[in-house]
Amino acid sequence: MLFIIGLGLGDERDITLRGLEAVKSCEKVYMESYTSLLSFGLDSHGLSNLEKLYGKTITLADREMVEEKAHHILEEARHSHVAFLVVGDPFGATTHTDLVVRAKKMGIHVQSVHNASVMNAIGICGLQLYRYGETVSIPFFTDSWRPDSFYEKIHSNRTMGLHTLCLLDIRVKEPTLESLARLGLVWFGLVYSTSSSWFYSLLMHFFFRGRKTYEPPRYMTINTAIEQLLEVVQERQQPAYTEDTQCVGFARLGSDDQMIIAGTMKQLQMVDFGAPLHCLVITGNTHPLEEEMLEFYRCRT
Ligand SMILES: C[S@@+](CC[C@H](N)C(=O)[O-])C[C@H]1O[C@@H](n2cnc3c(N)ncnc32)[C@H](O)[C@@H]1O
Repeated sequence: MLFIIGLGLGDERDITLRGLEAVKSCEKVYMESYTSLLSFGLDSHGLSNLEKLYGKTITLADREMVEEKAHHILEEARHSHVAFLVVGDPFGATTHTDLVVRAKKMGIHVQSVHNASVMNAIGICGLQLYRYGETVSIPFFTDSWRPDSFYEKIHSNRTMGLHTLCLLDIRVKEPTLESLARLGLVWFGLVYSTSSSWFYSLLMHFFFRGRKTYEPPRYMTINTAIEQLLEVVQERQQPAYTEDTQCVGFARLGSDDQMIIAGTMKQLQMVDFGAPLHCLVITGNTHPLEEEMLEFYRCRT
């Protein structure tokens, strides 16, 4: 049996009673560490807090592990109870649906335990959840890669008067350019080697695999997101939004030190929202009651 269990947004105490019971019944517990993180996940004691409360050893499952070793996790779930913990709600990110589909295709029984998600916690600012359009993801721009497909979605939402939730990029365990280059060289060796050097190339491949190095984790801030959003509208006629468009910035939702500030893009760009995670809402048309609630969070600078 595979239990896919939402942990909520705050800390280890946000698991539901049903979730806790499920974790305690499992022989193996994995926790995904790439689509989100708990506020205390930044601290090296974070995992042990979870382990203490749940009374289980937890194996961190990064993207590489879930993509490359999902079969192994699922094979374990065929014969025993396995928990897969997800920060927020298991279905608050598209990634975990794939694991569920694979499990069901293998005939493994799947049980989901829901919890609070960023998708509903943003309701705290007073913008009505049923007045949102399509959610967008904003990726980090690089010198050569500046994808702006989120713009059309925001445009379409705002044309319909709907709010837009912008989820901000998380980069964890990104291989360094150096290790990518090494890997490329090894593959080049594998493909072009003669039969006599084939075994040598294979050895090299495994040698370098063990020494893959990673960039430090990066979490997009609201400030960077706004900078990129404004860059994308620079050349557009009748842009979907401007620096004077009303937004709401959220940091560490669900934690004791969560921050929620409403203001124009220009105003929010000047705010220091502190530690991750951050997300941003671009408002559509607002109802007077929504405006009344936003007043409690208004930026005073
Ligand atoms: C793919 S979503 C993960 C959703 C998660 N499974 C859930 O249900 O909440 C990750 C993005 O949501 C936003 N996010 C997640 N948790 C957040 C929090 N506590 N406060 C602010 N933004 C958050 C960030 O922009 C982050 O990059």
